[in-house]
Amino acid sequence: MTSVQMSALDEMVQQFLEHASSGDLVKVSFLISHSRHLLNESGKQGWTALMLAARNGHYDVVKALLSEGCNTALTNRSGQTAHDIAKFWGHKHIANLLANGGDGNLQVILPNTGATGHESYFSREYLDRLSDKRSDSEWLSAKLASPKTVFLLFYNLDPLVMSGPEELNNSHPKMKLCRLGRISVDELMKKSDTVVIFLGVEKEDHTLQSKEEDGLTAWFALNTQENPIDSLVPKDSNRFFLKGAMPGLFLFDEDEAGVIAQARSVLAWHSRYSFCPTCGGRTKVDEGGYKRTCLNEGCKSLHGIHNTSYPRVDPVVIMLVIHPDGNQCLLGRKKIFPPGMFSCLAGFVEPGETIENAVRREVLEESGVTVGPVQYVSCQPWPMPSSLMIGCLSVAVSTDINVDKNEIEEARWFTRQQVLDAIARSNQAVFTMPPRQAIAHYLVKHWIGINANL
Ligand SMILES: NC(=O)C1=CN([C@@H]2O[C@H](COP(=O)(O)OP(=O)(O)OC[C@H]3O[C@@H](n4cnc5c(N)ncnc54)[C@H](OP(=O)(O)O)[C@@H]3O)[C@@H](O)[C@H]2O)C=CC1
Ligand SMILES: [Mg+2]
Ligand SMILES: [Mg+2]
Ligand SMILES: [Mg+2]
Ligand SMILES: [Zn+2]
Repeated sequence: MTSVQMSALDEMVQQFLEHASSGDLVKVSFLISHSRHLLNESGKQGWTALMLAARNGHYDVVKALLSEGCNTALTNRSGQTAHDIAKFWGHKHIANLLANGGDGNLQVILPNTGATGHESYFSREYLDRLSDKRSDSEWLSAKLASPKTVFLLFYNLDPLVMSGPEELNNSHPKMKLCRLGRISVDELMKKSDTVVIFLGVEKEDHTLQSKEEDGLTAWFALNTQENPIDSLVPKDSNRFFLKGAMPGLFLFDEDEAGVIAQARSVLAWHSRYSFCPTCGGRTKVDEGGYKRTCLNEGCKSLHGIHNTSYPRVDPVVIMLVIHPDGNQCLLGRKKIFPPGMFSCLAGFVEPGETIENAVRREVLEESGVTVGPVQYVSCQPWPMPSSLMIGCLSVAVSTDINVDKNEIEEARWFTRQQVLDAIARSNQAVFTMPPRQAIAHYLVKHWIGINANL
């Protein structure tokens, strides 16, 4: 090889390394397609193109170099591999990609969150549901008659509550469910349109069993269609029905929020399914309120598996879509949101659809953005009337926004800094976050908490 040829080669290597360092994917790919030997060439201090791209956070260049089969085990003069360098400079998504052998799957930029143990509002199981007792009519009758039993009252799905006098001047007063005794609801129990459901028993009472009684404090919930406030004894002017679901249902402590989620969802089902959905016939309430059995002997719902007889839960996917650069997320707003609030996109799962496909479909429908990998994070019961919010993180593979105006008013990419400002409610905030009780709030914070250097 002549000295002229040597310098031409050096120059090409130099250019290749510079393009990798500056993240010029087009030029890097072009040079590799002509001179594959460049892949593992190194320059100053033994730095290869892979190391330089990893150093400067150029995810797509790293991915391209890996897909061409470059050597990830090479080290520079300091003994560092590309993986060490990505890690050192905080490019976790690139470090993950290198650690996983660069299988090209964007999913590696999502952390392995699995079951995070996150407890969302509405999700706490304060009561033991004791589902085996639902068919024990003798036990249920004894509990319905017991003076220890707790009754919660709803009027058209609005819970009977009270708030302490100290809460009166508070813009978000803390609410407490009224725990009524049997005497208070005696008259209501006799009315034919009152629905009564068994919720469960207090967990801590398990240790207090005596011979005569099992010692368990049972809880029931009632829903009435006429305002029952005047028939309650004793009279108490501090009690009232908390109107409307939002924001009222966000004002409880976590224990009571969990009880409300269960009670309101089942009572809402009764209020919407008073007749048999299969034949339109009359039904009777069974299994402590967890079943409505059709009274028409010939009805198909009495044979085989018929979910029309049981309380419904509608799965809804809710997703934080992450920009391919890892540093922005997609949030949208519906017209009904308070001014300035943006939240995660969400939508009902359709029949015959996986969670992942529902995420991809809803995001595409509502925002025009195409989504690749999807990862489940956490879920939340949502008793308005009876959904299960399935919270996911997902990664976009396209970024142009084209909003479906029927569903949402606006969708935007927000930077990590803009999200941090919104969380901190700083003066610079360009939007407001959904309330902390909504899983959307958790998903956004979760994203901020992971991969801080993405
Ligand atoms: N916890 C949280 O952080 C959040 C919770 N949510 C909740 O998620 C739920 C779904 O979100 P949303 O964006 O409205 O869903 P979608 O994007 O699926 O849109 C809802 C519309 O789809 C139609 N639809 C399709 N299937 C159903 C179904 N099984 N039940 C009811 N409507 C259906 C309805 O249209 P039509 O009325 O014309 O029939 C409805 O208006 C809502 O209850 C919302 O309150 C949403 C965001 C945040
Ligand atoms: Mg939708
Ligand atoms: Mg939606
Ligand atoms: Mg939908
Ligand atoms: Zn029927």
